[in-house]
Order: sequence, then C-alpha cells, then structure tokens
Amino acid sequence: MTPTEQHQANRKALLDLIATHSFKLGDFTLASGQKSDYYIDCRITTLHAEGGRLAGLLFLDLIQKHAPEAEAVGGLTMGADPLVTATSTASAWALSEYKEIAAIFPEDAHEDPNDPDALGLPPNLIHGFLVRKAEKTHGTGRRLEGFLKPDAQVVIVDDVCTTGGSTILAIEATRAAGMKVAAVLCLVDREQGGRLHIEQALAEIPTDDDTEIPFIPVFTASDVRAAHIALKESR
Ligand SMILES: O=P(O)(O)OC[C@H]1O[C@H](OP(=O)(O)OP(=O)(O)O)[C@H](O)[C@@H]1O
Ligand SMILES: O=C(O)c1cc(=O)[nH]c(=O)[nH]1
Repeated sequence: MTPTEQHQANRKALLDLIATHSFKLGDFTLASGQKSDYYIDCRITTLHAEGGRLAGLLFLDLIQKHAPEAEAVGGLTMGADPLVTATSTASAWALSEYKEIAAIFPEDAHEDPNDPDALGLPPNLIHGFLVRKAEKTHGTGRRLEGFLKPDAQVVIVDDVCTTGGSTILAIEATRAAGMKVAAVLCLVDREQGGRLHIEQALAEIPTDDDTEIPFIPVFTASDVRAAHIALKESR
C-alpha cells in the first residue's frame, strides 16, 4: 500500500468508528448552549484503542503536510486530550520505525527525490500540550500544561467544532503563552459556522511570510451521518 492509500484506508476506518461509536440521535445541549437533535461524542472514538491510533496517524500525516516545522500539538482540555497524546505518540513511533529501518539500510537514510529507496529525513518528534479552561490557582498556576517554548510553531487540535469558540480559546491561550500557531486541525466540523469563525480568527494573526494559517477539518458532521446510515443499512 502506498502512503496515500494507507492514509485513505485509515480515514475510512476512523470515520466508521466515529459513525459506529460516537454518533448519537436525541436531545442535546451543546457547549455553546445551542440545542441539537444529534451529538458526536468523539471522546468514545479517540479513547478507543484503535480509534486513538488512527486519529494519531491521520493528524500526524496532516501536520507533516501542512505544518512541517511544528514542534508540538495542543488543544483545549478535554476534547483535545486524547488527540494530543495520540498524535505525539504517533510521531515517536514514526521516528523509532525510521531509526529501525535506517539501522538495517543505512545507505537509504537520506533525502533524494530521484532515489525510490530513499527514506527521506527522520520525522520530527511532535510533543504535546494541553490548555486548561481556567488557570490553576495552585501548584505552577499554569494555563498550558506540557510543551512550552517561546516562538515554537505548534498545531492546535480539537475533536469537534460547532461555533469554534473552544478552538479559538485554545488559539488565544497558545499565542498568549508566546507560541506560533502554524495550523489548526479538527476531527469533526459540525458545519454550524465554526469554520468561518476560526478562519476569521486565524486571518487576524500576522505570519512571518504573510501566508494563511490553515484550518483543516478531517470530517464533517454530514460525513459522519452518511457513514452512520450506510453502516446501519449494511447490517
Ligand atoms: O465549537 P464549540 O461551540 O466551542 O463546541 C465544540 C467543543 O465542545 C466540546 O467540548 P465541551 O465544551 O463539551 O467540553 P469537554 O471537551 O471538556 O467535554 C468539544 O470537545 C469542543 O471542544
Ligand atoms: O457543540 C458541542 O458542544 C459538541 C457537539 C458535538 O457533536 N460533540 C461534542 O463533543 N460537542
């Protein structure tokens, strides 16, 4: 399987897990206070062993593509917690796998687009940090826990985006701590305006080379609903 085929297979497997375990119909109140007749409880999937592995691999692929200089991934507790850990762990496994292969084939451990056997450069470790909803009033009193490095490029993640308010809080706290947001990833966009709010917030952040900071939702709520229906019909 090529890396692209593997990425697509991981995407499909993760979508099916979300559609099976996380999609619920009923009466729900959302974080924003809005009412909804459905809820996507992503934590069930991101805390599922295989769901966490797949989410980590997919987020790592997206970070390598859209924010290759990123040193860390972080987000607002607690929707982001399993995603942050899964992504940082996936990066450590990727590096350890690279080192194992490079030890066996040291002549391939280089970057050369003309050499089909070239392993490329070793993948970066992506560390993790979590943003508290409120600063701790004891201990270290920190708002951000884990990785913290002034001017480091980091990627913000969230499991669900409805109004985008939670993701924007994480972006603001991360910037207030002195780090640079290089991209924003979200597992499921509910298509209720959050995308626009996040993109507007990102557009206001000055970047060194005037490029736009990307917001990348992996799935939409419509994808999840369609997969839920398809899986139900196939049973
Ligand atoms: O786009 P928004 O309108 O901000 O809504 C999305 C947020 O809602 C959920 O978190 P919740 O506030 O339920 O808290 P939890 O993650 O601590 O459970 C979810 O994990 C997102 O972070
Ligand atoms: O907006 C929210 O609070 C929300 C919606 C949803 O589908 N899932 C979730 O975890 N939070």
